[in-house]
Amino acid sequence: MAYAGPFTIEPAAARFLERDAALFIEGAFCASDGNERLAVHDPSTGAVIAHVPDATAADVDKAVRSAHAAFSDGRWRDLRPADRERVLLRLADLLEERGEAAAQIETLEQGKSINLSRMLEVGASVDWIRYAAGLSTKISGRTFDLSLPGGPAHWTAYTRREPIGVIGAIAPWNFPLMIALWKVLPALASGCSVVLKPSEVTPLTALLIAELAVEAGVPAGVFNVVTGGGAVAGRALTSHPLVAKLSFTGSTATGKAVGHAAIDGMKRFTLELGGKNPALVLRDARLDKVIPGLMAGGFLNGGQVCAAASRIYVEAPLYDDLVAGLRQAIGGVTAGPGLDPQAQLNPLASAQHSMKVRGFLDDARAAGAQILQGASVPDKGYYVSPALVLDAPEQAQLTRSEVFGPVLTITPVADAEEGLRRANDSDLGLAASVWTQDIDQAMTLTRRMEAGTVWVNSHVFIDPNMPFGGFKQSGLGRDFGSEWLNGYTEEKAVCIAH
Ligand SMILES: NC(=O)C1=CN([C@@H]2O[C@H](COP(=O)(O)OP(=O)(O)OC[C@H]3O[C@@H](n4cnc5c(N)ncnc54)[C@H](O)[C@@H]3O)[C@@H](O)[C@H]2O)C=CC1
Ligand SMILES: O=C(O)/C=C/C=C(\O)C(=O)O
Repeated sequence: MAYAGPFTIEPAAARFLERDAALFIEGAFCASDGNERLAVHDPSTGAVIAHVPDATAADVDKAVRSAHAAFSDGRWRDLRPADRERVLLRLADLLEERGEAAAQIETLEQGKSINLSRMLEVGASVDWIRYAAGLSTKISGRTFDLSLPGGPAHWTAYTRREPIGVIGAIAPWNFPLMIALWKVLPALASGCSVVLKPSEVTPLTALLIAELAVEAGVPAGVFNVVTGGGAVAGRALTSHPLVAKLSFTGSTATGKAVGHAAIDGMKRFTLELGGKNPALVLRDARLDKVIPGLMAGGFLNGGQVCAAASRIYVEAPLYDDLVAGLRQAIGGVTAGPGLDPQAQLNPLASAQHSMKVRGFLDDARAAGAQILQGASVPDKGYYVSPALVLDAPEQAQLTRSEVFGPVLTITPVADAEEGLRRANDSDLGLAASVWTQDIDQAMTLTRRMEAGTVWVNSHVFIDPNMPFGGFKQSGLGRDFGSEWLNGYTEEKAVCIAH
């Protein structure tokens, strides 16, 4: 397919879209075993910009076997750690060099602002690759003194951390490039092999990573990509006996299915799932910080962020001013395609998702909520105007479920205690924020918030050096930080009598 939209794109991005996309197995692009193909849409127009294979179970089997053979013969895991590090650093350099084309492809398939694609999908990903590259050379075990009776006088016991094996990585469509890398990087840094299944909505940049990985020196078979849907390709990956660990980001419902499949096969698993993240604003908070902070926290990437602010609880004296400030801010946003760098509000990733978000708003309106919507949006494309929802009934679907769109509910509370109780009244517990100038209040509330990450006076900042993951139904396991590779390695105890 050729890109036929109104923007000028990099020749490398145009060439990427023009060629016939294929699966990536054993270090090369290859055809699918079946004939089904999936269309990839530009969310700003709905136009089809590419097709990818809808992988069959046989395709997935081929990819897993390739990854397993590469793992078994040690072509990657037995490299010196410093050599794995060097390859990953080269991958970072390549992504940086081709960054503009990568950012444009990401914006074209996902809809997000080109500025965000440059800053996060490419810029932050480059930092994430360099961080993970450094971990390759930091893998270490522990030593122990033993007191076993009846043995020799001396024992030496230590642990080694060894790569788990083939990682089945299942990625979502909100940050297709960055979140795919959050799975691929710890796998490669620790010496594992990978089969990555990107979301069927946004499969293109995974194929771009594969291309760059080969150029960087990742050996054939170590990194494979199968494009396709969850029902066939996803299930085939989660049930494959040669896959040792599943790493999944997406909805809580699918995450549970992936977890069940993992337990059935006794695979290791990491699940990074949904959020319904509260922001608790105390009466002493500075509105000049809160308003831009919650605009970013709630509307970054159109709210399609698992850690996005979603429910604002504000102490009553500040309620009117906060509503007025946010209302003015959403009214000033201009909507347009992601490739227009001036457009601050971009389409959501798919027609299906934009209808789902509009459905949440319609239900809440019918249940008596007052909905203040911002800028008008183009007729064509998957746009949803940013919304501030007042008086949302506590049991409404919009109040309790992950919306994953540009929607903030805002509710006055009598005091911090009521705010905390309502903030914690959710099955989900991914992230939260507290807004106050009072350090004592901040410290107390951060301890009592039921969430994997709590920000004070900011929301939605994620860093490679800070562990990330969910409490409650928001997932299992942690990504990032110095212990990131623990999720991709097994700890083996060695005990020597001498
Ligand atoms: N935590 C996060 O970052 C994300 C959360 N979501 C939430 O999930 C909701 C639904 O979005 P979906 O795209 O339908 O999410 P999903 O969780 O179904 O899809 C995520 C990935 O899982 C795959 N998948 C689906 N069913 C599978 C199965 N049975 N076995 C293995 N893989 C499977 C999909 O192909 C995709 O690659 C969104 O409205 C949003 O609330 C969606 C994307 C990212
Ligand atoms: O703020 C960011 O860097 C984006 C984070 C996105 C997620 O963690 C997610 O949606 O999974």
